[in-house]
Amino acid sequence: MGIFEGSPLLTAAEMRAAEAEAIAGGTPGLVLMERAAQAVVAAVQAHWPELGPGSRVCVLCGPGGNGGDGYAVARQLAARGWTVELHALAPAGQADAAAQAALWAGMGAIGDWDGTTGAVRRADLVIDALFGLGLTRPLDARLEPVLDAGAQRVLAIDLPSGLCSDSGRALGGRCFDADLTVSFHAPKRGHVLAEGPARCGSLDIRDIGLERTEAAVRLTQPPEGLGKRSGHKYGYGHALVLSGGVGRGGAARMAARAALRIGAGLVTMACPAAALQENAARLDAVMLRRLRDRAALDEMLEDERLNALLLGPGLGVRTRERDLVASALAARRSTVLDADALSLVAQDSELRAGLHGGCLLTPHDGEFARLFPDLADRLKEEANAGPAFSRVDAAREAAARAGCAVLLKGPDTVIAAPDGRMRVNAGVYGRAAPWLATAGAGDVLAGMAAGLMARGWPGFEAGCDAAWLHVAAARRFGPGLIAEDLPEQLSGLMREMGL
Ligand SMILES: NC(=O)C1=CN([C@@H]2O[C@H](COP(=O)(O)OP(=O)(O)OC[C@H]3O[C@@H](n4cnc5c(N)ncnc54)[C@H](O)[C@@H]3O)[C@@H](O)[C@H]2O)[C@@H](O)CC1
Ligand SMILES: [K+]
Repeated sequence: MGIFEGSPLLTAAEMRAAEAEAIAGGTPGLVLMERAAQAVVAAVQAHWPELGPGSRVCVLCGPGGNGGDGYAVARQLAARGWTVELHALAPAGQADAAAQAALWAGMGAIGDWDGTTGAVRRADLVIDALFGLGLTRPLDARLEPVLDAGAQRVLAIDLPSGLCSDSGRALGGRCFDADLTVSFHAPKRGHVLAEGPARCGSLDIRDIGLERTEAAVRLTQPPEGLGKRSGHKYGYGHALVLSGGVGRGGAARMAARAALRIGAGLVTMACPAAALQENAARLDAVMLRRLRDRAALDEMLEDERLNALLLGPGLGVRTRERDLVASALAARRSTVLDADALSLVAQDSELRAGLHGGCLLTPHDGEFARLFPDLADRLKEEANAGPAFSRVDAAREAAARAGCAVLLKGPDTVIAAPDGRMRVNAGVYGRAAPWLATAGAGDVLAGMAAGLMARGWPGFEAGCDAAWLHVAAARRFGPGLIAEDLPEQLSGLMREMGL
């Protein structure tokens, strides 16, 4: 089972609630643990078919439920003819884990911790069953030599030990590096946020018979409602993209093209007089207008049909542009603020006060740090206690403060609405899109969002759908992607989506 689009992204607390519900419904914890171990063994067979009877596995067990899974896996692999060496960091404390340890003790030895490093080196496969959802503090020093022992293959049960389940941050900076992480029921936030994907290796989510749970945060999913019925171009909105001066129009042109490709009925770019010639030479379907100053924008925005605005890409950060942002905010249209517009808002309390519910802010980490320095500091500080402050927490708090949707960009893009709704667009694992690390990709994302907002999408939904399409477009193009390619993928992508 993979990582589903639209899937819930659970916290440790939400996963515990799902388990508790199953236990209350009559499925004992020990049965869930047995199913978890069966799932791990099935994943081993699927992932490493070259291993089997006679292969050497080293199972590292912690004191809690994660260790309990480990004892059960040891027993199941031994029964299949594997050579099992098991080492416990501490005796099993949790009741189900103690029961599993007792079952294992009937089959094999529980080694003490001193011999662990050699066993790790000898093994074809190391199973990290030290800590899962219950990790609350950094790994202790006894684990250092094991982390550095150079294991051949590492499978982490539930989470690589050291990784915070809710934030994807390594507590104290130390964590196992797994080749495969097998987790249960639904992905956890820590699997997709921050360091999670790099630490987990591949991720395999397996069913253990729990009911589907609701979660505060879900993954994005393919957009709905993108198709066009017959109708007039004005039925699909008119986006206005502001651009900067001479030689600075490329970012806005790409954004404008993305807005048009995603289906806005009309897109107009507005620039200073000196840049008209340059932009005119590069634009056809996107219309072009001269924009002198704030008064001119105020006047332009008297036309109510200009229903979505994008300011930021290549805009500039002088007084003129500051005043343009003020004019745009005063017009209270659907408005995407990106790049330079975010830098202007960060340093101007009046602009910040002008943010409203129709806005979508699309900062990368650097812009986010300028807008919300305290939240960025909390993400940067070493995490020493779980659950640690996460990018989800940071985006949620930012949206609440700004009173509008915030899209915090990254491989783990987080989109937050001021009312607390949250989505993560995870460009990781089977949706990895490393080619998006290219100049101008962010401008295109902002343009996609503005185009959707012209079509009537609210800021939060526009952020979610633009982020999903952005990754899908990048993956459709693949190696060699440059930002100009992204809008051009939308047509084929939408056709493949059945539109
Ligand atoms: N309820 C159940 O029966 C199920 C539990 N599951 C497994 O159980 C795990 C959760 O079990 P737990 O809640 O017991 O949590 P863990 O097994 O992750 O760890 C909890 C224990 O570790 C200690 N601890 C935390 N951080 C430590 C550190 N840095 N150094 C030393 N000790 C530390 C805690 O005091 C506690 O004793 C899941 O991750 C999953 O692997 C699965 O088997 C599914 C079913
Ligand atoms: K683990």
